[in-house]
Amino acid sequence: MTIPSFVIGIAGGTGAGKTTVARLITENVGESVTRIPLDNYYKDLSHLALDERADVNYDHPSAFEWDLLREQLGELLEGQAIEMPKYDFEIHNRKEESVTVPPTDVIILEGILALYDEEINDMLDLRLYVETDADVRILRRIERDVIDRGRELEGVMDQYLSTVKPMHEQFIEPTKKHADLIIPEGANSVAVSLLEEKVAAEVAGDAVRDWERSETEFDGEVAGTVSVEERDD
Ligand SMILES: Nc1ncnc2c1ncn2[C@@H]1O[C@H](COP(=O)(O)OP(=O)(O)O)[C@@H](O)[C@H]1O
Ligand SMILES: O=c1ccn([C@@H]2O[C@H](COP(=O)(O)O)[C@@H](O)[C@H]2O)c(=O)[nH]1
Repeated sequence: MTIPSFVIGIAGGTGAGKTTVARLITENVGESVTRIPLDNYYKDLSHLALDERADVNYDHPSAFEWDLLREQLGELLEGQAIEMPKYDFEIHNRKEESVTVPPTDVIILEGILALYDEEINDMLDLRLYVETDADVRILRRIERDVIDRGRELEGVMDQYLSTVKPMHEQFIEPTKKHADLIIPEGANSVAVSLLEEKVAAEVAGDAVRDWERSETEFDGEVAGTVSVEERDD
């Protein structure tokens, strides 16, 4: 495998289609890709009772254990395996067991605030923001939370108005400015196939990586690198 891995961050509001995009663009590359859901880095809240945990604001940056995520992403980039925590949405808490994640050619960090932390942003090679209208997102979220996450409709609505919506406006939507690409409507087929090609090229080891972790200048040249036109091959 290539060290360091190629790291893609996928951010966007709840229900925007982040997980779907991550799944679709990695479907054909098997075990060469590791997906890291940011949700797994929600702080351990075992010291709180279940009803107290239900009232936590899970859309505020302070809900996440950023130090652990920075440390583990750094380890993966150095070619080391990590013990990734797992999260249980039904009990609002980290699971007791973790999962061993080996380093792979491509790593995808996906979550509402995947583009929030400056240090994490610096570790990403490609930053994506999935943008979907709020009405579509809340409809998707109601369906998912009630069916998959064992929630009552009233609770989903209360949480949306009290924390999910305001935190989206205050913290999540502004991270769009850190994105290299904005993907409209979640899993749109043009964006998915272009990204699928990029991921496959990274896995095959024949991707042009000149632009990664570099500052792009206004004329389209990439600072300190050779442009695609100047390549010999
Ligand atoms: N472009 C799309 N068109 C229709 N449904 C979509 C699209 N993208 C995602 N979905 C659906 O929306 C729901 C939420 O998508 P998901 O990827 O889980 O969002 P997120 O990870 O951003 O919360 C899922 O049921 C998914 O199948
Ligand atoms: O215990 C929890 C933890 C998180 N949430 C909500 O999950 C979403 C993030 O997941 P997406 O898959 O991106 O929708 C976030 O908006 C939290 O509000 C929760 O309800 N309970």
